[in-house]
Amino acid sequence: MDTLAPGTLREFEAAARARLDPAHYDYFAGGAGDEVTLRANEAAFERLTLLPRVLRGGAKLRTGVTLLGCRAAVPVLVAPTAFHRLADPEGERATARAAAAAETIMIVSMAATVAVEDVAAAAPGARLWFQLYLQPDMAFTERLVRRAEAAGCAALVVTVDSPVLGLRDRDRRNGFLDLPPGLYCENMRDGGRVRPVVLSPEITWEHIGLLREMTALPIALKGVLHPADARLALDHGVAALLVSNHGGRQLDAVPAAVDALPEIAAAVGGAVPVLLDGGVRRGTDVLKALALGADAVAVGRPVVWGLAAGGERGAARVLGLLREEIEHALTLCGCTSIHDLGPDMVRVHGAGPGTARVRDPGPDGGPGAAWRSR
Ligand SMILES: Cc1cc2nc3c(=O)[nH]c(=O)nc-3n(C[C@H](O)[C@H](O)[C@H](O)COP(=O)(O)O)c2cc1C
Ligand SMILES: CC(C)CC(=O)C(=O)O
Repeated sequence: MDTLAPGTLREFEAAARARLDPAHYDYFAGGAGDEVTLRANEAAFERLTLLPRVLRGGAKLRTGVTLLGCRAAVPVLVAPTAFHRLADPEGERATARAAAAAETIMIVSMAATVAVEDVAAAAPGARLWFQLYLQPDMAFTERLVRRAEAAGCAALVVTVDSPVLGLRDRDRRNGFLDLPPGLYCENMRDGGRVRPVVLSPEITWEHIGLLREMTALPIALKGVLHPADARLALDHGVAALLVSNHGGRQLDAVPAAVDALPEIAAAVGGAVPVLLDGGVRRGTDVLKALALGADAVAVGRPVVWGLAAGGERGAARVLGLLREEIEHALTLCGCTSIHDLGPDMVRVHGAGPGTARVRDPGPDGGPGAAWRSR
């Protein structure tokens, strides 16, 4: 990164795009089907407005949050994303160091290209959670859980929105079906071979029960959109929920994550922490999600863009930018703490003329060029 380094998350995407193999860029950027949900995640934040309070004083800001016993200095976690070595040779090691520098939690993907033990070793002091696709072979799932525990992961995040893979048209067109030679899902090594990641429609609530018996780690469910499932999760002893549509990569046509949030938060009623991911690109988006009931958010693609644009420093800068933007927006909202935010401070505003942001499909993609307002 140089003096013209990206100064916004969107500029990071443009910088990453210029560096990445186009098929890999598409894998990271793309969504399922017609990408309606992918676009909706960001558009929904734009339709929400913040109603600031004034004259409330207070200069010292409090942005920290404790989730499942882990302290994060900012209410922004690193969402689990696969294949970081496609973006940077250090891969998930670099991401973990960036998360540690930002004093936040990284959710390590089961489909990481660096083994969870090596991720932990590369970033002493990092706060790691481990994301799991429950494998139908529960004996193998248990071996994975033991590895995550031994590596120091403090929670398991079970992704439940993927009984099969979403229809990823970009990947199909690009013929991107597998990792290039030399890169592997290192957490899937087992007895001298690398197992494929199995996404199984046969997983049920019973498996969540089995997992709870298997481990003392708190279990979060990622990808819950229906309030009835939020209530079932509580019945099954789940310790946190992550409202997510997988960044628009699984079932297209589901609601934007932030639009699904209020109903889930109401169903949970404060019983467990509620997190959200999908479309968070600005500090103001974080404030909107917190005001609507999230305890914290997670970011997926922006961290990958940081990694691709500038390795560990790039990923750290993305997290640092979000922190600066959160602090700035909190101050402008008349808040000294993220806990001062509430639903009274958010309004839904129709996306009328002059407010919509459109993606520039042009090939130049220089920083700042990829997004423009009209
Ligand atoms: C390239 C990529 C890979 C992903 N891999 C995983 C994964 O391995 N496990 C998982 O639970 N979610 C995965 N996700 C979903 C993210 O955890 C998260 O839900 C999503 O990226 C949030 O949306 P955002 O990218 O707009 O922040 C992936 C997302 C992307 C973009
Ligand atoms: C290996 C994949 C299943 C990772 C993933 O969740 C994704 O690409 O969205």
